[in-house]
Amino acid sequence: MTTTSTRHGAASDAAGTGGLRLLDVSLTLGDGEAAVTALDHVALDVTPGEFVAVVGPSGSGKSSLLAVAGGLQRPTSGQVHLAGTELTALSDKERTAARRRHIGFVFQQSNLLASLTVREQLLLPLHIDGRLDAAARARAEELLEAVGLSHRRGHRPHQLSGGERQRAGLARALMTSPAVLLVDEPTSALDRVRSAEAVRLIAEQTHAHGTATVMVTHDTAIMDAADRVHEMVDGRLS
Ligand SMILES: Nc1ncnc2c1ncn2[C@@H]1O[C@H](COP(=O)(O)OP(=O)(O)OP(=O)(O)O)[C@@H](O)[C@H]1O
Repeated sequence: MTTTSTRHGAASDAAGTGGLRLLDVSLTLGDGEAAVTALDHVALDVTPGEFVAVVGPSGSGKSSLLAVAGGLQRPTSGQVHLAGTELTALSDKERTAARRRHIGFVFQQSNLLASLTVREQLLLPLHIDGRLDAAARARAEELLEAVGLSHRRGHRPHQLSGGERQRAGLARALMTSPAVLLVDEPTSALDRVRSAEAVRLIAEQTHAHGTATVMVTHDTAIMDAADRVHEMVDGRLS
C-alpha cells in the first residue's frame, strides 16, 4: 500500500482501457447560502485490476464521489469516463444502462430484496440478463462460501444479522464481475475478523477479474489491502 497524490495524465489511461477516470469533477449541492461544494475539482484514475481506498472525515465528500463515479449523480462540471465510455455525455436512460452493465455497488445498507433468499439475491441480476447458467450458479456458491454465508443461502434478509446482510450485498455485487466496483464502508456492521476477510475478498476479486475498485472508508485498519490510498478533505482529493 502507498499513499499518493492523484495521478493526472498517468501513463496508463483508465478511460482508454476500461477503468474509471474522473477529470476535474466538481459537485455543488443545495442552493444559495445553503450551497455546499461536495466535490472540488477532483481528478482520479483507477485502472483495471487496481484497488483504491479513499479515506476522509465525515462530510468530506466520499459518498458524493461514489455517487458521481457510479452515474447516480451528475457532476456540476467535469467528466466521468467508465469502461471506455464518457458517462457524463450520456442521456439519463443510457447512463442507467451503462451503470447496470458495468458497475457493482456495495452500499452500507445492503439494499437486499425482502422476498428473496440470499442465493436468489445473487442470481437475480444474471436471471434478468438471461445469463443464469451452470457457471453462474457455481460462482454464486463460491461467493457464498467466500463470505461465509453458505449455511444461510436459503435465508431471507429479515432472518439475517446486519453483518450477514452486508456480506450478502458484497457477494451480490461481485456476482457479475463488474468493470468498476464502488464500495461504501463495506465493514461498518462487521467485526474485525470479518472486516479483514471482506476487504481481502474485494482485493482478491479486483485483481483476479481486472476490476477498477474504489472503496471509501473511515477504517484505517482495512486500508492495508488497497493498492493506493487517497485522502478526501472538504471535497478535495489528495
Ligand atoms: N442534498 C444536499 N444538499 C446540500 N448539501 C449536501 C447534500 N448532501 C450532502 N451535502 C453536503 O455535502 C458534503 C459531502 O457529503 P458526503 O455525504 O459526500 O460526505 P461523506 O464524506 O460521505 O460523509 P460521511 O462519511 O458522513 O458519510 C457534506 O458537507 C454534506 O453536508
